[in-house]
Amino acid sequence: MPTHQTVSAALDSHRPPRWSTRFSHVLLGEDSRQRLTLTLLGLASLVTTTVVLLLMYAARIGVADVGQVSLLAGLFFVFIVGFYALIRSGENRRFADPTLAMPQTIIAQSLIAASYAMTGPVHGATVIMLALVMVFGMFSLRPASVRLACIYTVSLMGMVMVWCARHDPLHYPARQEVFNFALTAIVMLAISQLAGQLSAMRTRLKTQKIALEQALSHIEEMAAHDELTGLPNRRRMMTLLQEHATRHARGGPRFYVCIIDLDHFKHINDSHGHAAGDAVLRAFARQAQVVLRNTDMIGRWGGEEFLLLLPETPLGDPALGVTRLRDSLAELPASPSLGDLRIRFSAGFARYEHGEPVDQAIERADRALYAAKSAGRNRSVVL
Ligand SMILES: Nc1nc2c(ncn2[C@@H]2O[C@H](COP(=O)(O)OP(=O)(O)OP(=O)(O)O)[C@@H](O)[C@H]2O)c(=O)[nH]1
Repeated sequence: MPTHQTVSAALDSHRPPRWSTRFSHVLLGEDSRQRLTLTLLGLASLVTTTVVLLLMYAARIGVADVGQVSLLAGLFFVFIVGFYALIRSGENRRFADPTLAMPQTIIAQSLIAASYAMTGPVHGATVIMLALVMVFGMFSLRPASVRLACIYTVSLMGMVMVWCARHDPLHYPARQEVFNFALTAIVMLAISQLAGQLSAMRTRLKTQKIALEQALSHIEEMAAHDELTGLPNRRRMMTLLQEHATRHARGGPRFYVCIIDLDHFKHINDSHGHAAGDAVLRAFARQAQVVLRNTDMIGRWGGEEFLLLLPETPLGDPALGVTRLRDSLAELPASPSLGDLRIRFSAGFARYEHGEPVDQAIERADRALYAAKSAGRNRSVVL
């Protein structure tokens, strides 16, 4: 019975996307990496807007020249729109670092430094913006690049502060500038340090992710394979059978199901021990993989039983490969410790009939196997 969640999930998938989703797709595109890059640019534009507001305030109270403020606001606008166009058009992918984090950081810091010189009594607020830009950069830049950007910021701000203290000591008193410079340097130093730690954390997470992926693929391998023989296990064979049945229902090739059972295997176990029995199972699996066609799939069905999935061939006789396997095993000692003991087996074949459940074909193959055993073993029967 469908649950509430499955019904609502099915309804959701048929519902047209909400306007906000559509808008975000138009604005940021579909590619998740590009969306992330644009989101960071969006945050940078927030910083930019704040700085422009500060500039406008400085112009309004008469400490900044309106023309210069307009020019700087225009440059901020060109900076944001230019980078947006570069990223949204995909042109950023041509660069070694498609996030363009370094040029964005350098340009943003330069424009903020210029704003610092123009905002007179409210210039202190721009120092916070410098720190914010570096924090955004920290998520995309390597630690060395963060250090470089911090050195650039501190040097640039040092020069701007000296220039301001000389040309406008009223709004930029030397003592306050020394304090601002020390504050900028300390913040940049702290950000450099944090960037290193963040990068180490990212590397650790990446290593853990790779280890988890490897563990998962190992678990998947274990869940689909038989430990003793290395062949696909019953569950995997069942999946393959279902897949072939579905493919056949859609016009794919017909196939045969064959169940193989080693003859008198209990006797091998009883007279040579369980380990010898295991060695025989492994030898059989190895030889089957060597002799059968690549398109024939064999798996361990359980105990001393194996299941084969054989796509139908124009030759007609589905037992050809199995006969080849029987002949090769007759030539080959089962195991060095078992003298000249040979592996013998009985096999039952059933042709998969269009539209029937795979269990039905397996049941017929089982009956054919029973017939092969009853007829004296070491033979194949096709039903
Ligand atoms: N060594 C070993 N033995 C197994 C394993 N799985 C099942 N067996 C043994 O396989 C034997 C199967 O015995 P039976 O079902 O009587 O079949 P059989 O002796 O081959 O007789 P027929 O099939 O009639 O020829 C049992 O003794 C099981 O214990 C395994 O993984 N390793």
